[in-house]
Amino acid sequence: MDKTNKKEVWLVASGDLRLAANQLCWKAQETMEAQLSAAIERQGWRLKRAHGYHTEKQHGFIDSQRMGIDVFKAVPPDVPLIVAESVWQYTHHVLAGLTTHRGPILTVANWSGQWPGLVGMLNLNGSLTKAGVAYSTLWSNDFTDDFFDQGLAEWLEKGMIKHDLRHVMPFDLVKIPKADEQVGRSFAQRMRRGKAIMGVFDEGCMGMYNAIVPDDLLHAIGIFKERLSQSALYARMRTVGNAEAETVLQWLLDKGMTFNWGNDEGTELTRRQTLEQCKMYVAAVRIAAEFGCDTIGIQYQQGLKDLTVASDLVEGLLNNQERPPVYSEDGIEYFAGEAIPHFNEVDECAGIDALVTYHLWKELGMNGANTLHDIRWGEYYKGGDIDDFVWVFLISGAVPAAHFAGGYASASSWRQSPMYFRLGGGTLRGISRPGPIVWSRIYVREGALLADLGVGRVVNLPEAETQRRWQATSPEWPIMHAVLDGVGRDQLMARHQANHIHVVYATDEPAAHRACRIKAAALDELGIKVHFCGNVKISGQ
Ligand SMILES: C[C@H](O)[C@@H](O)[C@@H](O)C(=O)CO
Repeated sequence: MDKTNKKEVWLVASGDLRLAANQLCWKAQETMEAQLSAAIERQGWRLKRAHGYHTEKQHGFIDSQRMGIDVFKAVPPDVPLIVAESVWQYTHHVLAGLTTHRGPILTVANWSGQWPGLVGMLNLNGSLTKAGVAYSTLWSNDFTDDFFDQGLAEWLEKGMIKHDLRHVMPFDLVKIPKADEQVGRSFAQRMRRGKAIMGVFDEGCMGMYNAIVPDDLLHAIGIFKERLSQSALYARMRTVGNAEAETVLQWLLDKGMTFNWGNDEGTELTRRQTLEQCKMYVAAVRIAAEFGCDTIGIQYQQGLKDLTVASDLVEGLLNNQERPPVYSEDGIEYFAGEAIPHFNEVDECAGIDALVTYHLWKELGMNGANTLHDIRWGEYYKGGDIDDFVWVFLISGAVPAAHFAGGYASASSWRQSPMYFRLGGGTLRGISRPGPIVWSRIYVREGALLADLGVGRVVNLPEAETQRRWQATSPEWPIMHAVLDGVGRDQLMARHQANHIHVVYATDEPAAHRACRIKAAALDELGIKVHFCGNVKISGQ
């Protein structure tokens, strides 16, 4: 591949929309680009940046869709192009340009947990897949390893990279036990017939194109969007009294949850911020009930971020069956004893998964508390009975307390980072307990819904290692130490179509495999194209 005979690879870097995040994370991007550039030079090519460092803004990211479109006007359409990411980025900044780029595209991230660069690249990958844009993808610790060098050489020569995807098995090609198939199909038929409402508080969070499911695809599986506004949520928060917020907070304190309160609104979590989050929780439940929603998603990070505290504590509470009661104005408890499955960052693919999983798990006699996590990073770990690649699954704020060994008593709330969340608000943070899990991801490709499913386990790492992983990433967010059965690091990265991965616990290992098979049958019955990934015991043996 050398369409211009100049042996020149162009580079664009997409960033956040929030200036503070772009400024703080710029250093990491610079370091990564220098390493990447050296790797490309070793192969006899040179890297050319399509946009420069902005002295006034003090960073060199594309920080808006407008800027992205303008930058792409100067990129010759046939040149090889790298999108390099070491930070969380908004895909729509570069999506427009990439949809018309004719030359080979490579997305690259550095294998670092410092900032969510891998997360940003995975979002971009899922979005490009949904948009039907061809691309290849690579990642590296320091851009000197063989895996990266060989992948880069392949891309420079052929314009594409073929990754090892032998861990993927289409559901169509396998036979699961009849009894499991019946349970899954019967559940799905009832679900589709019963229909469900997905409450969407402002669609399209942070340019996550992959997270928007076209209505017609949802209708085909029996789910219908209720388009709700974050303004209405904010207005409703203002009708919740202080006494009601205090009651919610007291409930959490009584359960043993701790709050890392300080006094400085700009950098610390304050009691006032937590009470505002309690009001948001009550308002969200009331709106969900009044619109008859079966699941809701609050995007928060654009819009509400300029008005009020983070939504994370709210989201974690909603996803748990045991949560502070919320009553109608005339005293009837809404959704008594039930979770209200919530999809973080209005990731509607995760919303489908949250809804299906919550109800299916309950039908199978298991706790349906589920959540998405970011695929943030990971490292090999050897010690005790663990000799595996252990992922750092981390989500930007909250998981259901049922995922922690001690429930609410082992949960704490920390202030969200000021660079992303100026007005503060706390997280629902803890360490996910060890145990078998089923993981999944629903995504859109070629105008259809697909799902990847596998099994794994959450492991207990020594306290020092947990702290090391937290310090290397975002210590204010909840963490899960996950091992995926039969799916290597590079296999997951090559295949996965989103920044998020969905997880739910099973009571024991055989139950995880059985539930994974049943869920696959249910999704297949809904018309979703399913693939098993890794070592799922397909035949039940
Ligand atoms: C706070 C950031 O914007 C995060 O939300 C981002 O890193 C993500 O988690 C994206 O899934």
